[in-house]
Amino acid sequence: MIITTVILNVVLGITLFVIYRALPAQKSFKTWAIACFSFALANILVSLRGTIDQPLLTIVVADLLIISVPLLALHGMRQYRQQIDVPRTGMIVTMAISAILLLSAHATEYIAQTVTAVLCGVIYLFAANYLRHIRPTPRITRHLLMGLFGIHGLLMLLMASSALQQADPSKSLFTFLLMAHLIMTTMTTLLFPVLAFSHNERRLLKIAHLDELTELFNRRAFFEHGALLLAQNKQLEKPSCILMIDLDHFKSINDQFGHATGDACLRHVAEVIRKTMRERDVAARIGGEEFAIALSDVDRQQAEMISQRLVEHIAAHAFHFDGNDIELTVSLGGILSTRSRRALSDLLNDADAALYAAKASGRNQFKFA
Ligand SMILES: Nc1nc2c(ncn2[C@@H]2O[C@H](COP(=O)(O)OP(=O)(O)OP(=O)(O)O)[C@@H](O)[C@H]2O)c(=O)[nH]1
Repeated sequence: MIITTVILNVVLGITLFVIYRALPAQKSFKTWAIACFSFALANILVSLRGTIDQPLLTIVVADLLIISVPLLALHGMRQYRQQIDVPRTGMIVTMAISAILLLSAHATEYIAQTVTAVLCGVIYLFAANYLRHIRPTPRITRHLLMGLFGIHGLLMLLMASSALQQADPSKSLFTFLLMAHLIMTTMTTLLFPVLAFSHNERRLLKIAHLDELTELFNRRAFFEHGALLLAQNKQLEKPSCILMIDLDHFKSINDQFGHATGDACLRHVAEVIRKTMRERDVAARIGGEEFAIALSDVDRQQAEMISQRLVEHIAAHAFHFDGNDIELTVSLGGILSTRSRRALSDLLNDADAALYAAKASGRNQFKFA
């Protein structure tokens, strides 16, 4: 069993390392690869317990390696979630405390085992809870990992209580739990490569549908999702509304404050739009400084109220960036789509004409066709 576990974990570690070489920005795969190698090495050291009399190596170092496995798994998940360099402080402090505990307990093997099992149990349960925050992960993978970490955590706590009663017949229970631990760790690491592919799939979806600067939909996605929303509302006999929003005198903002400030203004307007829309609405940046929103199930009065709120909110709050106060305003054009069968592109043309009228009337206002 131990030989199989060692071989499997070395193979998995190499696989994860290869994935990391292919996706170097994904440091989590390197961390998970190290976790696999740690687990393999820990197993080799544990198997030497009966052969060599080096408790510092076969108990303290081996158990520290075992504790490092869930810690590294957790650290990798944090790197995966945040996509930035994650501080290692928590991991280092936990390892230091574990080392102190194990150094004081290693003279009695079953106490060292209890300490290791309790620490691992707590870390696995913490990791199971942490997984709830990794939202974009495919749900099945996330739930499977949560289940594995949760069960693993409970198993380790059971193992701790079983280790404490080493003298009695529960030894067979301890062996069973040890086997379960080996299987669980290997199953968990088997799931990590799945995350690599789901991450890539997510990245491709993002590139295809989202505007990189604002993270709203891009033009293509707007036509796809907006048309769907119109069709659904038509079927349900609900009205929809198309809005077009354009920043006023944006060229002079770029000229006066620079392109980076211009980009920040676009992100700011996108954020205001995001806060204004409801879950079913579709918002996008469809051109350089042009945004479009498809509002679902609104009548003319509601659409005008939303438009007014948007225009007034942007004008009322000066935008601060890079030490400058930028007085930003937008113009907005809208068109209501009731039961007509007009295509989204037609509606967008009418909203554009209304936007042009708003610009011609002095900007910082909305007009409806
Ligand atoms: N910073 C930044 N500027 C952009 C982006 N896309 C387009 N622009 C700029 O947006 C400006 C649009 O200028 P115009 O079409 O003349 O319109 P305007 O100055 O906003 O004037 P009105 O629309 O008539 O109020 C141009 O200077 C473009 O370079 C972008 O992604 N980032």
